[in-house]
Amino acid sequence: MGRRTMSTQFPTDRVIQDFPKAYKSNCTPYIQEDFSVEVRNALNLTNPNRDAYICKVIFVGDISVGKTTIVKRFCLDNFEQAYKATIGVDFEIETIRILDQPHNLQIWDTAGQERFKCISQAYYRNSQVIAIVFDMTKPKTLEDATCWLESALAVNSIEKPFLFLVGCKCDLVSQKEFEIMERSGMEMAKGMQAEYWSVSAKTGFNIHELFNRIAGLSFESSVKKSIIESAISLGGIRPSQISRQIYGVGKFRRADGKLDSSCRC
Ligand SMILES: Nc1nc2c(ncn2[C@@H]2O[C@H](COP(=O)(O)OP(=O)(O)OP(=O)(O)O)[C@@H](O)[C@H]2O)c(=O)[nH]1
Ligand SMILES: [Mg+2]
Repeated sequence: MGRRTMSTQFPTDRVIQDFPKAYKSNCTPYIQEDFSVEVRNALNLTNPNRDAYICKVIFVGDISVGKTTIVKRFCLDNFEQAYKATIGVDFEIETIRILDQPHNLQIWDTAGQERFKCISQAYYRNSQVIAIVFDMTKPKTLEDATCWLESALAVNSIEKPFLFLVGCKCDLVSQKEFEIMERSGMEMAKGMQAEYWSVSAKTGFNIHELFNRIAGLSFESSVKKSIIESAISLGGIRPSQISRQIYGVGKFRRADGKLDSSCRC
């Protein structure tokens, strides 16, 4: 079945007007709650026919945790029950309209198999978003998440990529197991300075919400970067001055609503 479209023929599920929320407000280092005034003002002055902003997103994690299935659920809205290992990397591109501007998500789905690691690592570079996936039915895949993060960061040239820790296959666990795994996932995410999500590629639970959140955060960051670049190209302004003014300082919000100042990002 085709996706719903607006009169412009753009699918309504690929349109974002409000800043997408985190899955749990106490488990994200990205505490911004709306598009910033600077970004909204800059977009008002932007040529409506400008090229799309581009964001590279990589999915990493152990073998068979659900990386490909998550990407396919979002891009093609289907679910493949049979397991087919990814060889090296696969690539999808999805355009999302955010505040009436096109934003392209380049989604790189990498192989979890050890023997393809050398090939897939070559594609980790310049990733604005790193999503580490684990299988909620297999605690070992959560333990391995830190290794995936390290290898993704080791070759990445982006200074502070957005980090997501994603627990997949939540449809396969009981309510009690879900709570235990989610708690462990959230603790791991806090240690990594990542945002936590539980999803199911089978039922579609939280799949669009996750990608919208990735798109919203990366769009805000790309527009801010272009504001800085154009200010620098106009001359007379030091990069550090501008970045202090328009980049907020990220902190974890604790369960009691207070900010945790021990976080570094
Ligand atoms: N029930 C259920 N099964 C899932 C879910 N996500 C993935 N699967 C199944 O898990 C298996 C592995 O999924 P893939 O997406 O191929 O795993 P992968 O992480 O891409 O694996 P590699 O490419 O080898 O790294 C497949 O049989 C999927 O159908 C989910 O949310 N729920
Ligand atoms: Mg795969």
